[in-house]
Amino acid sequence: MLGVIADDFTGASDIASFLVENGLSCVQMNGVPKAPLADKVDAVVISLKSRSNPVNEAIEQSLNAFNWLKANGCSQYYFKYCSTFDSTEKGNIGPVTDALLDALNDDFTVITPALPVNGRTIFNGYLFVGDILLSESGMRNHPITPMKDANLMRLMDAQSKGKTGLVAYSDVIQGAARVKERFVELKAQGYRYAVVDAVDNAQLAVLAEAVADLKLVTGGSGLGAYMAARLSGGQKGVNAFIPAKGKTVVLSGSCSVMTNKQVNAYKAKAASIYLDVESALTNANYADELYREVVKYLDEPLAPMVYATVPPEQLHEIQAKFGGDKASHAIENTFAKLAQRLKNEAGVVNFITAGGETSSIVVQQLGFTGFHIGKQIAPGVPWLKALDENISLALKSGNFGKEDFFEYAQGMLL
Ligand SMILES: Nc1ncnc2c1ncn2[C@@H]1O[C@H](COP(=O)(O)OP(=O)(O)OP(=O)(O)O)[C@@H](O)[C@H]1O
Ligand SMILES: O=C(O)[C@@H](O)C(=O)CO
Repeated sequence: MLGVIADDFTGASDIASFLVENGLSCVQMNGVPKAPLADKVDAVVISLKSRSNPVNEAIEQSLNAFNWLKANGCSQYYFKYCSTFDSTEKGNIGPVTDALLDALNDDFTVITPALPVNGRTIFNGYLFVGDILLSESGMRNHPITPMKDANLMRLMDAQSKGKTGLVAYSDVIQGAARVKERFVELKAQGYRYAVVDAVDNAQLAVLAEAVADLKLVTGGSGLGAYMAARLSGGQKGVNAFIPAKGKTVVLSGSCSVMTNKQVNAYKAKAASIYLDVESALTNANYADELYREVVKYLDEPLAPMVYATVPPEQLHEIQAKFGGDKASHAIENTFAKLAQRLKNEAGVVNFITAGGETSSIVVQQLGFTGFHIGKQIAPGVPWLKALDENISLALKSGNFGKEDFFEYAQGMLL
């Protein structure tokens, strides 16, 4: 069984959906489960909210997840982080990778954020978003983990205890045997991690074969998809469900370039309510006020949207005025309280959330133990159904989906 440790909830549903699409049975657990695994599955994805926590907390959460996966029969482990390598100079990708390698008594793994279907590619160890470097993309303005360098070796070296080498494109296209040779060479030269170039899916297919014997693999969901395809013998997922129509809300806390476009497109069509940071920071009843506003629109044809999403200039002003962390926490707490009332008192059954941190806090507050994985709305964004309740969610990563994502997701409901 493949055990995946994902550093946020949208990232978890991203990889889970690709595992299911590629023929594996899979459940997504919210945090480290308290009970043993109930169903026999090919893969378990544990969602953590560990991307932006202090390093020691991220390590502790990840090791707890690892221990649970090990106790429940996993034989290979995947550390899933963002396809845009969201992290700071302190971590958490490097320290968590190191802790997992140590727990496995191992000393080598790969670094593969590539997700070509969503425009994330790696060449000469540089990460691209579409046709520009990561550091020139909207990610340079990220509220929590601004990415100002695109060189994965440098990024990894700054936050980990070992050295990072490269398996270059010219080697990858020679096939899995050559990639494995490169692993041996890099290890002999004292490297602990290898960034592997992938400019399209063909390289991920090669790499999936080359990492088959590694105890720990790390990356985005792209490599996970090809590992699943290899494990399932090329089967395609069946029975991915689509949820039923019902009261729905859109909660958007991502400030990514794509989410800004999606929010603007949706504002023109549906009731939309701006979540104001100052009110979130100063007014203890703000979530209740938003709740009273949202419920007015729950029976409209398109779901109401509450959004904190702002363009980069406005985000910088807000952060300069209130402090980035304080603003983020106030917004996340407001979304969490609002989501809870919408579920418990207003009977909302479908939640569409945008942003990894935002989705994580909402899901944690709603308290589900885990999810079944449904049909993809966009690459990396599936519909999810709670294991223990009749509630469905779409947890959209910041930059995923097309401009009409919020409306399109609702259009799928049966
Ligand atoms: N108007 C705002 N002012 C300040 N901070 C904001 C504002 N709107 C959102 N934020 C904060 O920015 C952060 C956005 O992170 P989040 O992970 O939710 O989105 P994302 O990074 O775009 O998504 P992903 O991680 O899936 O790529 C959250 O902590 C959120 O609270
Ligand atoms: O890999 C990605 O880009 C996403 O799954 C993600 O992790 C966003 O939070």
